[in-house]
Amino acid sequence: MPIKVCIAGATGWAGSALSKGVANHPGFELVGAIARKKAGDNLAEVLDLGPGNIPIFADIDTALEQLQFDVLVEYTKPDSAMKNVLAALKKGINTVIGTSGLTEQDYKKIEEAATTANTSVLAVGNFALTVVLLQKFSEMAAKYIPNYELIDYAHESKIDSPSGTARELAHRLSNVQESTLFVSEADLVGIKESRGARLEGVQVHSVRLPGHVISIEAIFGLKDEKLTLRHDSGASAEPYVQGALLAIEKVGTFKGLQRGLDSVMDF
Ligand SMILES: NC(=O)C1=CN([C@@H]2O[C@H](COP(=O)(O)OP(=O)(O)OC[C@H]3O[C@@H](n4cnc5c(N)ncnc54)[C@H](O)[C@@H]3O)[C@@H](O)[C@H]2O)C=CC1
Ligand SMILES: O=C(O)C1=N[C@H](C(=O)O)C[C@H](O)C1
Repeated sequence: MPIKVCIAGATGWAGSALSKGVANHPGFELVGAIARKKAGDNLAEVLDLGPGNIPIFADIDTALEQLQFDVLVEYTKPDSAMKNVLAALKKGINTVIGTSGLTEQDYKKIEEAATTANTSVLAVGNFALTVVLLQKFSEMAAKYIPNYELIDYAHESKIDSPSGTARELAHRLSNVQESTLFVSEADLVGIKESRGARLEGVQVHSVRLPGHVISIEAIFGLKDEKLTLRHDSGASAEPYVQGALLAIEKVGTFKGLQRGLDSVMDF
């Protein structure tokens, strides 16, 4: 039996690349989508996915009323993501979250909802394999070097800051050890914002500029030596497709909330 998938944000930049991946996957059936502007249309026609009808709904409530599916993929915006995810979990539907901008508090709520409904959520700040590797290398480095900061770069129109990639990395590294603050905020002379934000005990800086796609740097320093781990995405959404397909396949294999694609990979 194929896994029936509904994608929220299916007509967006990331969602449309994933829709093609799901539609071409032998183990999945793309049965519906949620997207406000194209609501009422057929996603198969909108994205040229071949014959068949893949209804697009305006909102999660209508999709849940009119459609049977096993997995919701959330790929919209932080403000709509929580509503979509909580509604799906309440109905017992496993959920993959790609949307960035969700806070630690949001994840606490999501975890509670998933546990209560005995469902599963796989939240992935960045589905690209090379980012998963950067996370792993950074965790190795943070074990030995507590002196580190994160820099997240993105295009000028990215609304969420820090990026989902930076948030997930900060969360993971803080579980290894928090980053050293050599001069405390109280002792700092000048403009405290210039030192970036403290996120779960990790110093994070976000740059938003034209000409930039998405990059993340984890920079580590010791006396007279430094280490930079940097990942750069290209311009297309292709790097996120394979990882998201793996997440859809694996989300039903556990209960509760798991964060990071590596949690369902073999390392
Ligand atoms: N985890 C990962 O690897 C990746 C995460 N992202 C994140 O995914 C999210 C989407 O990114 P993009 O595709 O670039 O955005 P986009 O703006 O191109 O697409 C967003 C889609 O969501 C829909 N949408 C927005 N609000 C909605 C609502 N209230 N109800 C129904 N549909 C709604 C829009 O119509 C659109 O189809 C962002 O948070 C982005 O940071 C993007 C790429 C990879
Ligand atoms: O907004 C984007 O484009 C992306 N957002 C995600 C993030 O916030 O990290 C992941 C990916 O890098 C693309």
